[in-house]
Amino acid sequence: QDDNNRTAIIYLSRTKNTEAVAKLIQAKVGGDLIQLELQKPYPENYTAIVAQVAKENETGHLPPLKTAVEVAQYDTLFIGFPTWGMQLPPPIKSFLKSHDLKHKVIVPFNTHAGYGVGSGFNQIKELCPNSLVLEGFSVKGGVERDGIFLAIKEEKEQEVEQLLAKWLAKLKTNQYEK
Ligand SMILES: Cc1cc2nc3c(=O)[nH]c(=O)nc-3n(C[C@H](O)[C@H](O)[C@H](O)COP(=O)(O)O)c2cc1C
Repeated sequence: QDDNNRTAIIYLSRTKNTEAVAKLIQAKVGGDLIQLELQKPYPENYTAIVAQVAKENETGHLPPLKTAVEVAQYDTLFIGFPTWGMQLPPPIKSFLKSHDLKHKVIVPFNTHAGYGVGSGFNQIKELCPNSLVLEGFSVKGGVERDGIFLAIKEEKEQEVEQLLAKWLAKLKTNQYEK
C-alpha cells in the first residue's frame, strides 16, 4: 500500500454484501479496509437482530465497538453500512459519535434489500456537522429475510463495479481529490 494514501474504508457488514462493495472500492482507491466489530455481537437469528436493532433505535443505545480506528491517520473515510430498519445501523452511530471527524471527507456507501438507504445518508450528515459529506452510493445487496445472503458476487459484482466506477468518477470531478 501507498504510505501517502490517507484513506480508510470503514464498514459494517453481516452477510458480506457491504463488505463486497468495500473491497471493490478499495481496489479502486486504495487505503485501509476496516471492518467494524462489536464488543457484543448481534444474534445470528434474523428475527432476533431485527427486534434488538429496533429497540436500540428507540432507546438511542449505542453498542460499544471492539474495533479501534485511529482516525487521525486519515483525511478521507469511506463509511459503508447496510440499511437496518430504514436507517443507519446503531454501530455506525456509535462510530460516528465516538470519533472526532472534524474536517474529514466522509464518503458514505450502502447496501439494502430493495427498499433503499432510507434516512441513512441524511443521518450521516447530521452526525458529521463539521465534515465534508459527499454524495453516497447505494445498491441492492442481499435479502436475509428471504434467505438470500451474499448477492454481490459473480455478474452482480461486475455490475456493481461499473456503477461504483461511475460514482467515483463523478465524485472526483465534483470534489473528491485524492
Ligand atoms: C436488522 C436488519 C434490518 C434490515 N432492515 C432493512 C430495511 O429496513 N430495508 C432494507 O432494504 N433492507 C434491510 N435489511 C437488509 C440489509 O440491508 C441487506 O440485506 C444488506 O445488503 C445487508 O448487508 P450486509 O450483507 O453487508 O450485511 C435489514 C437487515 C437486517 C439484518
